[in-house]
Amino acid sequence: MLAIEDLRTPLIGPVSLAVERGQISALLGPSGSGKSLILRAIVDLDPNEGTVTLDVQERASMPAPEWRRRVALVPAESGWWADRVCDHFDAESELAGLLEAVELPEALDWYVARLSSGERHRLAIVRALANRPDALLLDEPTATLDEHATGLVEALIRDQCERGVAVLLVTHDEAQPARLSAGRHRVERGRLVSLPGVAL
Ligand SMILES: Nc1ncnc2c1ncn2[C@@H]1O[C@H](COP(=O)(O)OP(=O)(O)OP(=O)(O)O)[C@@H](O)[C@H]1O
Repeated sequence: MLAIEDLRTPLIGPVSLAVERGQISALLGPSGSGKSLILRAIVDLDPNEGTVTLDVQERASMPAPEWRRRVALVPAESGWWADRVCDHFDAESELAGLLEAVELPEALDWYVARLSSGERHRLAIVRALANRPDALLLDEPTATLDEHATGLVEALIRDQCERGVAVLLVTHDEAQPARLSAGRHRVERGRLVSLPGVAL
């Protein structure tokens, strides 16, 4: 379980929520309400207070790189630092299945500069999954994708869920949580507010 208790920064919180392994939770809410900042605080990219725990292990007990491998964030805009796609992966990574799943089996040989925004985003998700995280934080994972590619990414998210990964995603697509059988939380002014019929 990914458990977040009293997470706060100067701009968000306190935020508390828990995502069981094998479950998906979605953060919805207006632009600028703090959804991305919540994901960034969970992986400790911005100074924050509060307790974040994966299963029984507290974030504070782990070196940051190890925490960010186990709790992987795919931001809305991915960063690429080398010319070719393959330079962003460990040579030993088992990628064939993941690349097939996003219908980009040849992409390792491509130059990053030629990628479309949707290809870039699908490959950023593959990059996070290649490290076999225990929890996956996805910031608008399908915002740049057409209907077909959205279906591919949603299938990949469901597959991760079936493998026992805890998934927390941000979306503006109000129908997406239902397609993913995900729990829903609404963010307003940096805090979670209750949705009708949904307990916080
Ligand atoms: N480093 C920063 N310094 C000051 N304000 C910031 C900083 N980063 C983000 N903000 C502000 O915090 C608020 C929340 O930002 P955040 O990116 O979390 O919104 P969001 O809910 O993800 O929005 P969207 O749906 O548009 O992506 C915004 O008003 C943003 O301008």
